[in-house]
Amino acid sequence: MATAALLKKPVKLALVQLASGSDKTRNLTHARELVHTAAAGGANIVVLPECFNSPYGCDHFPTYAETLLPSPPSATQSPSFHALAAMAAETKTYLIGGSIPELDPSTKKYYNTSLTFSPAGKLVATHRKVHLFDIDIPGKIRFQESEILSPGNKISIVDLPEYGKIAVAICYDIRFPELAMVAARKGCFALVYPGAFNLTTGPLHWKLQGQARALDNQVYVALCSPARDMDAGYHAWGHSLVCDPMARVMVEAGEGEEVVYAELKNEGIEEARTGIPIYEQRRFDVYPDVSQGECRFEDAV
Ligand SMILES: NC(=O)CCC(=O)C(=O)O
Repeated sequence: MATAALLKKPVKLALVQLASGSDKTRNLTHARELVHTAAAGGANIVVLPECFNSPYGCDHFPTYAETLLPSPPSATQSPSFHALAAMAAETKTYLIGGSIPELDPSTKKYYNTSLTFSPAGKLVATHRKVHLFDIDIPGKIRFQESEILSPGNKISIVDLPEYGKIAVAICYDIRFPELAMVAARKGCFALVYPGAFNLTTGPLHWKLQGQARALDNQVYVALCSPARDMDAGYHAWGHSLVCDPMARVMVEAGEGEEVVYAELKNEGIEEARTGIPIYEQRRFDVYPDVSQGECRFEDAV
């Protein structure tokens, strides 16, 4: 049986594997240059990496945090918000603005937050990282985002009227298949994760996680990393990639700064879902449908 068109027309996605440093103003200027490059390359949706405006690390979150509420914040409170809105409007693209450290002034809590803007430069979604990156692999890596950050508590599904729905989540969120499953069963054609895996878990799990979420859900999955910088405190894996709904890797960046593109089509979803019709074969009489349970979704902004 043919699948209803989740993706209304082909869309070109660009992942900007950005090299950021410690100078926020420079990071924003440089991001703008590469968002323009991506748009000139034909992209309709452009994605930036996790913490694209700052170095990634618990010590840095408070220094770089911006106030995003009330919306729209002033240019002084959130230069990144205004820079992203302008980049989207200038390039007439949907811009998934990676993530930035956020300070909620009313609660004094910090979040790792992704902002998505429409081609008119209007904020259309805010995702606060739900699953904080707390791991400890002896002799390899210890990272405890929860020492500084608070978790978000919503699944973020964004309606792009010309194309269809996508889900936006951040990095470690990809390790939780339930979030992806709910988003896919709510009709998303793509799951987009700005992320920053590292040199321990990157080679083990980055591509595997992307392919796994694509395979389980028969949707497109995009992961956008910062470029690797061996002089930084955190060494990002790079390898930004897009998987198709058959879990094939369509495109994969290397380690350095790069913009990669993929054309997403509804036929890709149909190919997977008609050939391997798991959407009609699930046995909700045997196990529950997690997408029908109580979930928290982002309120419209
Ligand atoms: N920024 C992150 O959430 C990193 C996640 C990561 O590296 C992982 O292995 O998961």
